[in-house]
Amino acid sequence: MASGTIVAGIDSSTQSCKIVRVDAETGQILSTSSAPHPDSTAVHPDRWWEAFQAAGGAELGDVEALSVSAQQHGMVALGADDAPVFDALLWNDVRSAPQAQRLRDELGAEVWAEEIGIVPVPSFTITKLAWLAENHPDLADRVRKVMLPHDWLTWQVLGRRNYPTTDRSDASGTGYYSVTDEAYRHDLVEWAFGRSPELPTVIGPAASAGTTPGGTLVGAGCGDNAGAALGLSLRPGEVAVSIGTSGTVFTSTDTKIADPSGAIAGFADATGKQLPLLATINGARVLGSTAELLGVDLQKFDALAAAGPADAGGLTLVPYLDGERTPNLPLATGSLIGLTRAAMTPENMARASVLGLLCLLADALDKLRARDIAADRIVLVGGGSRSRSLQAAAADIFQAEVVIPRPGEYVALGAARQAAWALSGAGAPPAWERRVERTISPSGAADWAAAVRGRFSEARQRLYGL
Ligand SMILES: Nc1ncnc2c1ncn2[C@@H]1O[C@H](COP(=O)(O)OP(=O)(O)O)[C@@H](O)[C@H]1O
Ligand SMILES: O=C(CO)[C@@H](O)[C@H](O)COP(=O)(O)O
Repeated sequence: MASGTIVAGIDSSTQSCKIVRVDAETGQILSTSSAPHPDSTAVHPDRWWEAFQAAGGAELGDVEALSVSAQQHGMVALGADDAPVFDALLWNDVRSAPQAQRLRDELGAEVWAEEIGIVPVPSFTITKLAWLAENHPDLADRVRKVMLPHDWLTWQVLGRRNYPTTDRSDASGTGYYSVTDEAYRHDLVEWAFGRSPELPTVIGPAASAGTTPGGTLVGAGCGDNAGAALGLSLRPGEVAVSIGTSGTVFTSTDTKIADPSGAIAGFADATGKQLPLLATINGARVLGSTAELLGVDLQKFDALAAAGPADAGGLTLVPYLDGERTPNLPLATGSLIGLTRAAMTPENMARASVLGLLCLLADALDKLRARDIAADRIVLVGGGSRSRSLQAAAADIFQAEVVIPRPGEYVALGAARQAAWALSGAGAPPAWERRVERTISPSGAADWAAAVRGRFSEARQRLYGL
């Protein structure tokens, strides 16, 4: 790669669009910009394009290649005029819960896990198509193309001059792409949706989707979690825990995992390998909404969470605030348990929020470990991972060494790495060094952490029998 070559990576995530410009040779981030997305679980895709422009998407003239990564699963359903027939239903929109249950029951969880790699939950695109067909058959009749957020934005960046494309990482989260066969299951689309819309062509991890009208090479793009794995150069024995709007726990493996319980999604990654992943609907916003409740900003919230007793004075927050996916309880609500007059302090409340979120993620991590996946080191990323009190408690709650990479947009960085790979024509992505801020080991004397996890499991079982 010629020295001075610049590539860009885009992360069109749930809450915002982020763009990084990166030195293609070293992986050094040269600039980061962002613009917010609307706070809704159903969004018109034009809002993503506007945020991309507001984040400086039109000012990438010095960039030789770019790739788009985005929130997974969102249903972008376009009519004959290529306009959406309905707002894009996002991964955290749970209105398709009845359809998810029906699709799961009719085909059987074992068949889903073995043949497709995932078992339907409301996040997945196929359940959203089933919802549209059942609730708005007139609109479903108008659908000609179905794609995902990263496919749509990639197509938009290309000036819509090509047939839309996607990649295997994002296709593997639709429910109508078989990770086993590496091919679409058009029969499942027809079955769930009752119609056969066009689907984007799946291109290889290092392939080019085309060039922008200005001549910039555009990579295949990927789902955001696959983008983070690429941006972090995730190694064997490492598990990433991302705390964005969603919480995700994932790793990179050579062989696929079929989990009929549906907890572990057998996604593909953005390099040709597998990306077993567990996702929670509740992530960083658990902290943000508690801060709002307490009337403090995130810095003050963090100080409060660090100031009280390690076990939050006995308070347990089960943070299913927006429903939950892991465990699969789309209509659940959160619970605060253990209230006493003495325990009702802002410090305990803030700490319970941090611990509740960590316990939710630790439960997910345990499910990966139960499949013999080594999780000796946890790499913590996403906006919520900037919380110092969360960082400090994570190693004890996860019972693993926790690596805090230098602050950065790792999904966007992964997309940039993919763009550099596509530009280079090499057999593997460029070797970019991961920059680490600090590493935290379990304290070894954290009885409080075991007690907190025990209390959390007890509360979950008492509330939901799980
Ligand atoms: N220091 C912090 N403490 C707690 N939460 C934080 C902190 N910094 C950012 N966040 C939260 O992180 C979230 C954004 O993270 P991000 O990874 O960009 O999400 P997404 O990718 O889903 O859009 C917001 O909810 C924001 O409030
Ligand atoms: O649904 C999933 C993964 O299966 C989520 O991880 C989405 O991909 C959204 O990610 P963020 O915007 O929260 O990073």
